[in-house]
Amino acid sequence: MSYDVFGVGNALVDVQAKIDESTLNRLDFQKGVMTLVDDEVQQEVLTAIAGIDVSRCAGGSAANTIMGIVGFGGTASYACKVASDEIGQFFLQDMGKQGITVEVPTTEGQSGTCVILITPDAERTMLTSLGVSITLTPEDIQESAIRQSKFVYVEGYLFTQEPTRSAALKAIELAKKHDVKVAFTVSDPFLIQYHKDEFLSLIEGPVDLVFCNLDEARALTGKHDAVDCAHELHNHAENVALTLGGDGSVLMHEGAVIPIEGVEVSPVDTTGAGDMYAAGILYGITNGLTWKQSGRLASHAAARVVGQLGARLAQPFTEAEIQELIGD
Ligand SMILES: Nc1ncnc2c1ncn2[C@@H]1O[C@H](COP(=O)(O)OP(=O)(O)OP(=O)(O)O)[C@@H](O)[C@H]1O
Ligand SMILES: O=C(O)C[C@@H](O)[C@H](O)C(=O)CO
Repeated sequence: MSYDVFGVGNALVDVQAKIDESTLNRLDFQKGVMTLVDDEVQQEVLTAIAGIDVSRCAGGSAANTIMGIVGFGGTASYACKVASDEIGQFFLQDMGKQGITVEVPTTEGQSGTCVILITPDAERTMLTSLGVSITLTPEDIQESAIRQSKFVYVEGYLFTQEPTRSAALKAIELAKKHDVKVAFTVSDPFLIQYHKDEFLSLIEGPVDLVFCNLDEARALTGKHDAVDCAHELHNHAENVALTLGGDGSVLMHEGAVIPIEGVEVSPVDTTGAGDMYAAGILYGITNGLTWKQSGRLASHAAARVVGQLGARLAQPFTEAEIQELIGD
């Protein structure tokens, strides 16, 4: 089996709940970002929102991107770690329904979860209990699958601890060994505080395509203007995808700035916008689309995710829609 993309990342089951501002204030977590919590805190939050309708689905940043790629008609594999508990079984089944098999064996313990609190302004505040997700090791990275992939996609979240950091580095090393391209997402601005030097050396080194949003690009480059940030990153990385929320994105490829317009939508929930954007780009460039066409597809898909609840497209794109979107 060959793959467009081999992803490596956390395995989380997302628990999504729409809450009001006052409930979020009471819970007192930093709005709009991801906070790592232990399972005890996670359970307290779930108790605090008991009575509110929640929905569950397989999630995690790179997992969302992998599901997006397959949703467009691409092929992908995913390396991550879940436990053999109910949450882990749910994760594997949900991925399996979309044709994504996780080859990594399950382990003892508790699977990871992410409680996503969505406020009426469409902002998402995430509380992540990583569980056994943080036990993914370099031995879990399958060389044979990487060898048969066009791209390896690694999420920055893996760099927060060992052994996931080593697992990510192993995937990158194997990609380079087999001439497979490497894409990397910075994942969250908070990571740059701790991992700026390592991320910069990856971008200057093995990474062929870097994804980041404007906050992350500013923190990495020290520049302010989006195009300046993109140029600075492109001095080191062959390809750059810099996302600008509702204002669209900027791609850098072969020295050229490729601006991609945002698509207007009434925002419902921004969860997974960046993940779906990455899915559009990776699907596009591994399936013969130009960077501009890939950008258009990514922008439309990310906007569709923002206009609905959850990181997974409730209404996937048809082949005809994709053709129409990418234009000439
Ligand atoms: N309000 C919006 N309206 C339309 N498109 C949007 C909106 N917000 C985000 N997008 C689309 O999603 C892409 C990614 O958004 P953003 O720059 O916020 O990344 P991000 O911070 O990684 O997202 P997130 O972490 O919320 O998934 C944008 O480039 C754009 O195409
Ligand atoms: O960043 C987001 O908006 C969503 C995902 O990246 C997130 O990691 C998730 O789905 C949590 O499981």
